[in-house]
Amino acid sequence: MSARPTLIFDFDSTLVDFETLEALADIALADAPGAAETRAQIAALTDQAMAGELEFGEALRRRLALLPLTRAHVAALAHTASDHLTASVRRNLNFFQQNKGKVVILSGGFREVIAPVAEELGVSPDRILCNDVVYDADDHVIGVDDANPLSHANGKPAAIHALNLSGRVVMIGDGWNDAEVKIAGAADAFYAFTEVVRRAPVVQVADAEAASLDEVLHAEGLVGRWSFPRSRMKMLLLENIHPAAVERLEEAGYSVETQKGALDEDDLIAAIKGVHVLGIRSKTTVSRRVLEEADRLMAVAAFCIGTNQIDLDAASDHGVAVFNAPYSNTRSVVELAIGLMIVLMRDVADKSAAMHVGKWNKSATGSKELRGKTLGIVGYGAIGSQLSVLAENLGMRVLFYDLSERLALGNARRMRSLDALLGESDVVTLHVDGRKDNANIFGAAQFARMKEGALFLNLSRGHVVDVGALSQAMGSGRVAGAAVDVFPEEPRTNADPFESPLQGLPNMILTPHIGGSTEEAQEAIAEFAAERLLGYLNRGDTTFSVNLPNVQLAEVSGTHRILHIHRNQPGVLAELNRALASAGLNILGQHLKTDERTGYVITDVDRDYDPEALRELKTLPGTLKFRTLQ
Ligand SMILES: NC(=O)C1=CN([C@@H]2O[C@H](COP(=O)(O)OP(=O)(O)OC[C@H]3O[C@@H](n4cnc5c(N)ncnc54)[C@H](O)[C@@H]3O)[C@@H](O)[C@H]2O)C=CC1
Ligand SMILES: O=C(O)CCC(=O)C(=O)O
Repeated sequence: MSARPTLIFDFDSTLVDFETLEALADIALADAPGAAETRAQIAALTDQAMAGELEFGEALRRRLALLPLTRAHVAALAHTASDHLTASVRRNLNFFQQNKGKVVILSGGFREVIAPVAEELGVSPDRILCNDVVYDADDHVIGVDDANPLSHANGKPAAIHALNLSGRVVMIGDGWNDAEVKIAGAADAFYAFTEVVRRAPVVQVADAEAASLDEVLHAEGLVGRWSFPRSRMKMLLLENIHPAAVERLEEAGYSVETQKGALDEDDLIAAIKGVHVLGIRSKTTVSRRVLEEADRLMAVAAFCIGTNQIDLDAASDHGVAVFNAPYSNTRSVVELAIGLMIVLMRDVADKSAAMHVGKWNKSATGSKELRGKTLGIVGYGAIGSQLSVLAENLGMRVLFYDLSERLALGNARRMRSLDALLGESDVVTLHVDGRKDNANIFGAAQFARMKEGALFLNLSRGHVVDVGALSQAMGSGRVAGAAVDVFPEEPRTNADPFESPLQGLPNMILTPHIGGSTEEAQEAIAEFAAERLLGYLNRGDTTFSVNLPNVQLAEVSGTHRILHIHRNQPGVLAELNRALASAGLNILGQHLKTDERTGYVITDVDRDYDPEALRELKTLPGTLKFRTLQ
């Protein structure tokens, strides 16, 4: 491996997330009259200096002159400075500890404030180049040491030159005076550090922009906390996903972009280039074509229950993990179904509509209680079975029909066939999943088998019901009322029009696919799906993946983790282990889990190896995806 570079770090807005003089202004001025104005003047001077519009030494003196600073104020800031490490610096503390001899702190700021931070990072005092505050006999700040080059223009390059460093020198900072180090030839490279503040003129002259320290370490071939900088991992969340997900993913260091509506196939193909993680709800179709065109995609999260909109086989064929949130909106769907049943039984929707056009229609004819009626649930999964419990509590008798063996809850009775359920139910409600085979499972024949005057609900998927047949069954009176939440064709956004043969029918409640649309459910989904994604990206954990073998994994700690997704074909594990052995890797732990289509091998190895040695693993026959974590 080549020799490690010396990394020169600016302090303000780089190692820490504050600007010293602004932070001192906050402390010294507190609630003093005119504090806000003085603070704004100080911030403006800082910005001018950092953008290269005002000479650094002059900016420093003018800012100091605006503040009634004392030794106590400086000590107060020094006391809390280490709590303000920039997030990417904090997560790379090990890097600092392991590279003590290769780190220098270079700042126009004050030694008293920098010293505790340097101590936390393990940087020795002789590697701090900065200003010293000068106090008068009463401990008032009267300036900085004029003899120090760092209190003047171009002080930073001069200070670096004086160190006579050998080898590659890399400057990292947010300000113009950091850029000057490279411009003056005192560093071989300059990274504009933009995690705290992004100054366009500085970015323009930099060799590269670094949104985090991880990016610098990655670019310089150094081993940091993450093998790949998370800020370079792009996540695209469509369909108005709850902000809690964005917050969680951004907090974990990823770059997140959001869009309110769904995208059609062509637009998605264009948008998915360079995207590592795609987040959708029910209206975005992720087809094989989309997955073939995706060049970086690692995972898709359905921020909902249904995953029929995703070609799961194609996702597996590309080694793309798919997750959903299987229980977070269950209760919301169940509560809506109960509400709709009551509203249908009492013809509330039509009576309310009549009132709005001035018609008073007080009558008990045809209105009934739920109590004592028979509910037929088709699809007794998470939603169907929860509905069963609540319906029994309302005094209903529950029948259910499911393709799979399901535990009957309470007094619910399993029916041997759908027809048997239809012949006995006063209300039929669909809660099957959206698999392709379920297309039109409910048509003219099924409506004909329902009891005369029964009610019908569909909150599952639109393609499950022949809506033309439902419309006819309503017209003939076979079905007395229906509530439909899901449709074969749904608008992609709220701005798009909606059309259906079900529009305008009496006692027909249409809702815009809102079964799972409660604030509670959306927030819970956001949190759950975001955690699944983070578990997969950060640990390789596939728990709850709907298409890859599920493996629950602990954090990577003190080791490197090699993740290998492959087609389930004979001999891959043997080949993989042969390649690991020939690369001289010491295996500390290994898991293999397969399903019919895919194999997933997780290997924890000793950190001490040449990353080049892993190249062969990417080309093993059957490999679908390969990545490492540390
Ligand atoms: N309207 C909305 O906003 C929402 C709709 N949904 C839909 O509800 C569906 C069900 O959700 P969960 O209960 O959580 O899913 P689940 O997977 O727990 O249950 C589905 C059940 O349906 C059964 N099933 C599938 N096809 C069947 C068939 N042809 N006949 C009889 N049984 C069949 C399955 O064996 C399973 O037990 C989701 O897949 C989704 O499409 C889910 C949430 C919100
Ligand atoms: O509102 C949504 O995001 C879709 C809800 C849904 O249908 C589901 O969770 O499967």
